[in-house]
Amino acid sequence: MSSESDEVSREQQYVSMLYGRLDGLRGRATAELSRVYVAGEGTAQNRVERDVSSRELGSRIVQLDAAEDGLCFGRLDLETGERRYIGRIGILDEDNDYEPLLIDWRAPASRAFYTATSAVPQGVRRRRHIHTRLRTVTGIDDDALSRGVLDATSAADSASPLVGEAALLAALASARTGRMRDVVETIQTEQDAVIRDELRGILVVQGGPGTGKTAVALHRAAYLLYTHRERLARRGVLIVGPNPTFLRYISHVLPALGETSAALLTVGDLFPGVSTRKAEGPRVAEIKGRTVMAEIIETAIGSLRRMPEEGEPLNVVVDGVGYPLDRQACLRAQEKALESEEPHNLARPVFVDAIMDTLVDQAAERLTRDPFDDLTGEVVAAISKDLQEHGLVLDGEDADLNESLKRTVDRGELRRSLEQEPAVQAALTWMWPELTPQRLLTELLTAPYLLDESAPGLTEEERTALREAYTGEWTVADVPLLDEAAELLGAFDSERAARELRRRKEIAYAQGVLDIMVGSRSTDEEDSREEIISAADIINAEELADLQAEKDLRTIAERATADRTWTFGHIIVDEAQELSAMAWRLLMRRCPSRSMTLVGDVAQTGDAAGADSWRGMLEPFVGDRWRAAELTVNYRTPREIMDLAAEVLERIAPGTRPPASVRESGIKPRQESVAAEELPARLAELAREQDEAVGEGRLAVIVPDERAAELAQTVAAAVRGAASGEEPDLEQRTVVLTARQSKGLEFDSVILVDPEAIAENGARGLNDLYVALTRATRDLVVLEPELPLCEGVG
Ligand SMILES: Nc1ncnc2c1ncn2[C@@H]1O[C@H](COP(=O)(O)OP(=O)(O)OP(=O)(O)O)[C@@H](O)[C@H]1O
Repeated sequence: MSSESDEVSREQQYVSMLYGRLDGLRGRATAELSRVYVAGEGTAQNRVERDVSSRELGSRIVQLDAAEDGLCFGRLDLETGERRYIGRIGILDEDNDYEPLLIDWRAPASRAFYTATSAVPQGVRRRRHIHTRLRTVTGIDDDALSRGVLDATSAADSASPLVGEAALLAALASARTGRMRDVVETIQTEQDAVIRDELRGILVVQGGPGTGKTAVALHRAAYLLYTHRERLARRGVLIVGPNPTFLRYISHVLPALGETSAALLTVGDLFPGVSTRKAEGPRVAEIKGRTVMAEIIETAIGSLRRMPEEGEPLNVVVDGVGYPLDRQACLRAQEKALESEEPHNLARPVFVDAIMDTLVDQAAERLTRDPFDDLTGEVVAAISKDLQEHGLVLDGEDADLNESLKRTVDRGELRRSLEQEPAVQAALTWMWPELTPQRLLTELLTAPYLLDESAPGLTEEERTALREAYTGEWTVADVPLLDEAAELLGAFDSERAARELRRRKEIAYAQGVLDIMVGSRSTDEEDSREEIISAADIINAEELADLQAEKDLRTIAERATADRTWTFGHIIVDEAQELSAMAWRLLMRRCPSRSMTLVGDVAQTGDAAGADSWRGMLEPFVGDRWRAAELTVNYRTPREIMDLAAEVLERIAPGTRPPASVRESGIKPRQESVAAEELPARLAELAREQDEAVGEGRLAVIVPDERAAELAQTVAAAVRGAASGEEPDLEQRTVVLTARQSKGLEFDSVILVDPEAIAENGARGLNDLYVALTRATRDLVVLEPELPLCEGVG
């Protein structure tokens, strides 16, 4: 039986060999990259190829660099005698028939590392966690999964549901840093199932606080990018988070896993040109989040298309000549445009064509009749001059203007000259204005007549609230409305309009191709089994269209944020319960393939427009075509704190079971109540004490919204460098946050101030309190102005 130190030094040899290989791979990729850079410019094609290669090599180098820390972290010994080393990337032995030296954690061959148990060992004798610091092996933890393993340094407890318990508990006990870390070394079985779930369709992951939803969502992104790289690299993966602070908190996880092609955005970032962080007040956010807003916007667009009244034609006067446009002619033009089924701005040319036809008819009719019958000499001269300028009249001594006109009326020229007339333009704009989403929404939210006319479904009081909230600065709640408007309006400028039309045509064509493929599928009894995969199952119309599209060398994130019509290969939404119905409409448009992972907890919903149930949220988009998974173990919050939070959960959703805490901290939450006027002074003392006590870790002071500014000052005066404000720096040792800001984050230690004030703030106050109570990984102090929050907390 070998001692642990012998084992450690054996592993050190292997790990050192792997680092040698990593250095070799990195050296080769870097040399290749320099070679590509120094290669001559060559043809345009060469340049494109060079850019593509340098991009690919660049991301390869990023991947290799990311693997440096914790390159190899596990080993599986199989019953067959095979030994597999598991790590952040795969490394093959080029000198030995490409035998795997290290297996990527995402590869199927690694799966047992996360799922084998002594009850179901899956052919694994032993699972070993290898701990390293820099390139040095510092220790090992073994799980013996079959009785035959006698030299295990620890045996897996068959009753424990945890995989690699020692390594997991060590990871959970380490101090927080203000940045989320990857958990690739200690993924648990229920988490692994979610991470490796299939790409297709909508997967909803419900889990209480600290169950690893965010961690799982990010590892799933890395897994999907690895497993479906070809498919997802083209369209990219979008990760949506609740606010920029949260996105900064999680932003290091994917790069640490070597993945850089996911875009991390908030809903406020999803409308190009209007990147906003401004939050809307809860009342108006709730109204703006309702689905009915889509109908309101559509009605408003219709209201902005005006028609002359019956019997009161619109008289378009050009050079003193009136061309009447009556209601019937305008209605016919409108119908024609609407029949095109294009969005408003793209249908406008159809309307313009129809109206111009009417005007040209009238003008031609005037010219070919006897244009001089009812015109004064002055007007004749003006027309004659105009037409000559446009080359419409033959020159010649004896040119008879009347005859010339009849012979030379060129409808195209006539149209061009009429179309340039300001009066014609004004009439067209009045009847069918070109609209930008911003202009439309501004009119809707400011012109009382338009909102009253378009939103009869809202109460007078709701309409007033919408108007009063308008400040000229867009809010996050406006972004889905702008996007909805953009969808109904279509592109505004002609170049983008052409691009949008081209893209629609490409997709329509590709859809046609797919339809033909599906249509030509065999209908034999034997072949109609469900598991037969058709082309349409593998690729959707958009992806097929992509294959034709020219290469664009910007990164996916850049392209996606610059182009509203960009659609993603997969969308992951964290804190998905917070999104309004209108925000879901936006996201569904960004993902026509409906390949999505939504993680959240309906008991933590804080946004007034957020969801109470997953079913209610998804029904309008996919009916019941979604699947659910649940995470049940709380890795963050120690049992002592969770017992306290469970009382609040009971008030939110009676009968709901909180997730089971994986550990106890041995520290009971402390509760202090002080006279209201003494609260700031006591908070200052407590913050100072806890800031010192937290050492290398992080402390959060969570306060009610209405006292955020005041108490941030109190804490800042007591603790040097304490962060606060809209986007606080989470890497500072102490940070002051509102309950809403603390969503998704975690800290070693938390001071929670005035929980009842948080609970009473708005319809979702209790949910906010539940969030605040579950942020600490170690200890919690509750400071309240008067009565204790809960009896019996010592
Ligand atoms: N398998 C794991 N191994 C190590 N740490 C883990 C694991 N799963 C989760 N954790 C840790 O538990 C903590 C909570 O995880 P995470 O933030 O993903 O939970 P969550 O469900 O999103 O929480 P909440 O809904 O409360 O924001 C994090 O520190 C995370 O790193």
